[in-house]
Amino acid sequence: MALIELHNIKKVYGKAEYSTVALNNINLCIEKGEFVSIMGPSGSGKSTLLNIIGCMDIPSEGEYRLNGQLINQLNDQQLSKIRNKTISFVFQNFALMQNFSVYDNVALPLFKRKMSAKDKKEKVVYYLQKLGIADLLKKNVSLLSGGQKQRVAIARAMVAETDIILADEPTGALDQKNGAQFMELLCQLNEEGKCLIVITHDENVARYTKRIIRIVDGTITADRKAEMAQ
Ligand SMILES: Nc1ncnc2c1ncn2[C@@H]1O[C@H](COP(=O)(O)OP(=O)(O)OP(=O)(O)O)[C@@H](O)[C@H]1O
Repeated sequence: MALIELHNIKKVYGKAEYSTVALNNINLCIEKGEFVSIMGPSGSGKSTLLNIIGCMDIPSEGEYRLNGQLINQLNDQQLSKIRNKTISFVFQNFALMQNFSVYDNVALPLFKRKMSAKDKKEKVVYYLQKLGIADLLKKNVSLLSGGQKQRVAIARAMVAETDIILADEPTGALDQKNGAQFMELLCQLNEEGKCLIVITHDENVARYTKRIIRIVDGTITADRKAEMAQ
């Protein structure tokens, strides 16, 4: 059983003459511990696919199984529960809570978990240390650089300790050096066994991943394992 299984997935936005077919006939299996990039032109359906994989949206047709569980017919509450347990997100714009501290942002996924405040703090500090930003703990995230913000975003994803991390253009707002450092971090996480799926338009970013899926007009046109994994 694959971790992620998509069978004949179709996604249509809108109705009748105003409808857009964003994904069509998507068949895809992703195993535990894979490091995948999704590439394709603007409007090709990359974010739609990531949103479906991340249980943020459901397909119009087809079957999505995550860890063997059929996702299609779940309600918002059930989807949110699965997301919380299984999936973390990292976005191009970092999606941090502005004017909150680094600590508050990173601790966010632990909010609903049954843990003592002490255990929560230890976990947050552990990951901040791992990323070399423990000294920023109390700092307001609005005052951080782009590279620091993306480290906070990845710390938040790590704290959740989910099997899957999804990233939508995570290096888009970073300069080359910070982008490369960020991809090195993702490589480390993959070595630790995380399944990572990254949307990117940047071949240099895709080069860090071990499998490249290309989408054009909502359809997968290529899916190949990289010969030279980073
Ligand atoms: N909420 C929505 N309502 C209507 N149409 C949408 C919606 N979201 C996406 N679309 C359409 O679906 C298609 C796929 O969009 P999607 O955002 O998945 O592409 P993308 O490859 O991620 O693009 P980009 O690289 O520009 O972010 C596009 O034609 C887009 O206009």
